[in-house]
Amino acid sequence: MSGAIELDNLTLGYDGHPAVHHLSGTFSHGSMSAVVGPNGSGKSTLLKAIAGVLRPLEGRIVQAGDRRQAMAYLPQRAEIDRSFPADVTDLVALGLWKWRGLFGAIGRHDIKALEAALQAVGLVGFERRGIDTLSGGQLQRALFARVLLQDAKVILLDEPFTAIDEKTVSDLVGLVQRWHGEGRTVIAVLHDAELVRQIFPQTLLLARELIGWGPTETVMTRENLRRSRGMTEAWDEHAPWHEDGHGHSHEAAQ
Ligand SMILES: Nc1ncnc2c1ncn2[C@@H]1O[C@H](COP(=O)(O)OP(=O)(O)OP(=O)(O)O)[C@@H](O)[C@H]1O
Repeated sequence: MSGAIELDNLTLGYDGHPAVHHLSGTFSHGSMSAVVGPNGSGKSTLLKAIAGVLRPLEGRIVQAGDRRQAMAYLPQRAEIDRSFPADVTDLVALGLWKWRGLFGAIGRHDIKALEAALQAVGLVGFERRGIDTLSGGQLQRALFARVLLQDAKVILLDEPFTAIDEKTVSDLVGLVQRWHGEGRTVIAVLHDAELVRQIFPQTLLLARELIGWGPTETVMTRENLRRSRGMTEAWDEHAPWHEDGHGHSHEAAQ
């Protein structure tokens, strides 16, 4: 199935130094999984590898079908260059490039899809706003509209709900649930343990290696969370992560 992703003894890292060790397991087609763990435990590294922007040091990632067509990747917002002179329409229309090419003509059908995407994220009226003028929540809505346009079988989201207001979180959670309902495979890095328990049926708990992977209630146990903290603290003393999910900055304003 093209939406399934298998990790086969995967070791990931930078400049030859491993950051995440020996991951094996499968995200099944149509599953919706949270990737959780303390700061520095390797969550973003894993997502980058699945997205194909980081090459494994060892092992492999197996996905049937054409990966490029099949995947949408939303990096952490901090990685988006907001100084780039683009407006909301430019940013969202990038979701079409896999289908149209970077400078391909955008047809009437595409414009309709773009309008529908802006509508779905509540950004009608923001088409010509420069991305440097958007609040954090508005930017995240625009990035979700871009993912919508990509129409991908696999959707990778890196901390999609961190530091955005509650209304935006609830709207965007609705979109993620819609994608899940459409049979897409969703994998999201999250810091809010409560949200994970409420929304995500599957969880992968990382601490530089796999601590648990399976149904959320069997993985997010007190014992596993305690183990995961202990393991990353052994690597990095500055790795707080609390069961309430507020170890990471989680502001509620804009
Ligand atoms: N570009 C890079 N070059 C070198 N090391 C890196 C790079 N990116 C991440 N690392 C290291 O890899 C390890 C895992 O980092 P990663 O960003 O994947 O963790 P994370 O679980 O996503 O953390 P957080 O919750 O803080 O976002 C960390 O020790 C980090 O310092």
